[in-house]
Amino acid sequence: MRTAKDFFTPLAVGAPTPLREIPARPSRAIHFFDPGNEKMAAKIPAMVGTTDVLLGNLEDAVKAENKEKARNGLVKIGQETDFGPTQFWTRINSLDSPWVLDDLTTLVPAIGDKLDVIMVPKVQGAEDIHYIDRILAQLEAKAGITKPLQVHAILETARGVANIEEICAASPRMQGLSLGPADLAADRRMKTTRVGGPHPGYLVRGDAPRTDDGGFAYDAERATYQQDLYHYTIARMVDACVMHGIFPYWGPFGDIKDTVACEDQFRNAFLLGCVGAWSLHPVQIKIANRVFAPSIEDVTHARRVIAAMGDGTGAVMIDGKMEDDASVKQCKVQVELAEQLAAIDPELKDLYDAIETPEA
Ligand SMILES: CC(C)(COP(=O)(O)OP(=O)(O)OC[C@H]1O[C@@H](n2cnc3c(N)ncnc32)[C@H](O)[C@@H]1OP(=O)(O)O)[C@@H](O)C(=O)NCCC(=O)NCCSC(=O)C[C@](C)(O)C(=O)O
Ligand SMILES: [Mg+2]
Repeated sequence: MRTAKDFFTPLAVGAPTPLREIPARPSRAIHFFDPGNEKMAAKIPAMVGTTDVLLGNLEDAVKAENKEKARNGLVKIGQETDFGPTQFWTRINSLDSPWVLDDLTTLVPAIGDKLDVIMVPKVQGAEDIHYIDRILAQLEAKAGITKPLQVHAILETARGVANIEEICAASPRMQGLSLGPADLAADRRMKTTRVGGPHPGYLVRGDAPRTDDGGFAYDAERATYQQDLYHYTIARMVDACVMHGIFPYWGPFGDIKDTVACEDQFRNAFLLGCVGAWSLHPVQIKIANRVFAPSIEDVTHARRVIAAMGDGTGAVMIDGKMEDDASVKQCKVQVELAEQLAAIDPELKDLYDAIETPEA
């Protein structure tokens, strides 16, 4: 067991001191690209500033024969690109793959000073994070890296979900978790073949209407409501992340053309507490940027409640609704996020600045 005293001690002589707090940098969209795909890679420099995170993917969706090409492409992009305000992440291959050791030993010396976060897929338990933690410290020390690399785990196995708290707590490098719906569905033997999103068969049905003789018309037309297959997991992930001071994200939405349902999936995650989602295609960046920012209506209302509540204690009526110490805290969540986003997004800043100062 690593004691509290040792938790923030570097795991290799010469490695940077671990962070005590994970910075809350906006990351509404984590945009995935294949660094070995020349067409995609060529677009990356121009995408700086349009998305909060650019992530060079080395794992699934990169063909086995292209793993080396993707890794080398990522090094080139990392070395040649000025990322400005945009975070630069990578998703390495899984820990049981033949590629991951080369990923780590190539990327850290070559672009370890540029990378912010390393996403680790298919994390099963704390032991996976401990492995990554130590090897990153060794590589950082060897390469003379001064800023510790952060680690993001993808939740995509039943064991990973069962071990979620210990994964979050395994290292001060832990930055956040993403939900990986496709691998998770396969591992759980769920019967959906979609990458995220709902399923028409997973629903609740309204009650059957009464018949004149006091029975029920089971065959009558009845409204059905599709349910969210991942609701439990998102909620579990949000609690575990918040408890440990790290950040929860929805993962991918595979139906690229269905921008409407994508927006719904992202908004559900936002409402439940997630800070961002993945973008697989440029069209999804705008959706995430829009969804993971508080609306004008919410910021207007929140500012109004905060102004009316003075020192934040007591209870007041606004538009017929009770507001008190707890609701003012809910409002501060919205206003603080709006301020963070306005600091990096001039369009949002203009929108939020245009809100008239609310009357108490
Ligand atoms: C879906 C695909 C094949 C459609 O690619 P396409 O070329 O057929 O699409 P398009 O609409 O024709 O593309 C239009 C233009 O956008 C470009 N483009 C297209 N995508 C991107 C991109 N991401 N970044 C930058 N540029 C992009 C593309 O190159 C093209 O350029 P052009 O106009 O010059 O011809 C493609 O978008 C893609 O490969 N996206 C990334 C897929 C990916 O990373 N998958 C892995 C993450 S999901 C996952 O792993 C699951 C999880 C978590 O593990 C688990 O649930 O278990
Ligand atoms: Mg996966």
